[in-house]
Amino acid sequence: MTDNPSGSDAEPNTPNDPSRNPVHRVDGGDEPRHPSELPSRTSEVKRQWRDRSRRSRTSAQRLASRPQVDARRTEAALEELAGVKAVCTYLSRSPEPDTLELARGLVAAGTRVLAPVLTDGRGHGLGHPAWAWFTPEDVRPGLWSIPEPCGPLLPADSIKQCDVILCSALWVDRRGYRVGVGGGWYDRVLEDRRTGAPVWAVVDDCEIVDEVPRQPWDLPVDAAFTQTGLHPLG
Ligand SMILES: Nc1nc2c(c(=O)[nH]1)N(C=O)[C@@H](CNc1ccc(C(=O)N[C@@H](CCC(=O)O)C(=O)O)cc1)CN2
Ligand SMILES: Nc1ncnc2c1ncn2[C@@H]1O[C@H](COP(=O)(O)OP(=O)(O)OP(=O)(O)O)[C@@H](O)[C@H]1O
Repeated sequence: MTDNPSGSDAEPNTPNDPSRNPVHRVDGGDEPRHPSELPSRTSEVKRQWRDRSRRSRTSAQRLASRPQVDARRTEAALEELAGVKAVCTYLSRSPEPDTLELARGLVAAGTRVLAPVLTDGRGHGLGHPAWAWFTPEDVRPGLWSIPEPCGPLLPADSIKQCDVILCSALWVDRRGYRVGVGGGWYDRVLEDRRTGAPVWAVVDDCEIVDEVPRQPWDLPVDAAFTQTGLHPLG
């Protein structure tokens, strides 16, 4: 684990490293209360964290170790989730931490897997969060090359059927706040989860940091799931 977004196995620190610069240690206190308001300084800082993630995740070193890191995480997650009836997970695209092998393993072990659906099946974006049950043989490319299940479309609140929720994240901090790709997809769907259903952000060890910028709508996750297993947060 590391307290900065460059990480020991990522890039060296630079003066622009968001975690090193006090101006980036903001908690959203001056944030707009409505999404339609002008982009704030915190939004700009989140954008810098996203850029840094892209650079780090596509570095030669990270890409080279990706298969081993993913295999370790998948094995640990299958062990941790043994016996769970239903799990939500995003279906990964490179260079995200892999969840496709995990989803296949879960289904093989008898766990139901609910995954995000972003299109109507003809390439048009839905414009609102939706889900479908995952079966390994029935997956299509959706928006932005994100794989999605082809099964019947289910509403956003179907997340209620899941006992554990695995969400995507670029960074997650010790309080559980995450920086995601920026659509607010998880901030919206997590509101509907069953009370007490744990939410785990799937990241690599070096993506757990001390503090990321937080905005009023951000919902914290309960843990990070990495190649070294489950790390409770908050
Ligand atoms: N694999 C995967 N599935 C996921 C997510 C994710 O982060 N990863 N999501 C996490 O919330 C939700 C979908 N939200 C997303 C929002 C934006 C982009 C995205 O890549 N946007 C483009 C630019 C889009 C544009 O041109 O307008 C990009 O970032 O390059 C991806 C997913 C649910 N499914
Ligand atoms: N509950 C919500 N309902 C509607 N819009 C929301 C909600 N939560 C967040 N948003 C909007 O989504 C946008 C992106 O939010 P944010 O930057 O927190 O994304 P993210 O959490 O990093 O991304 P994601 O959840 O897609 O991985 C913001 O403009 C925000 O206004």
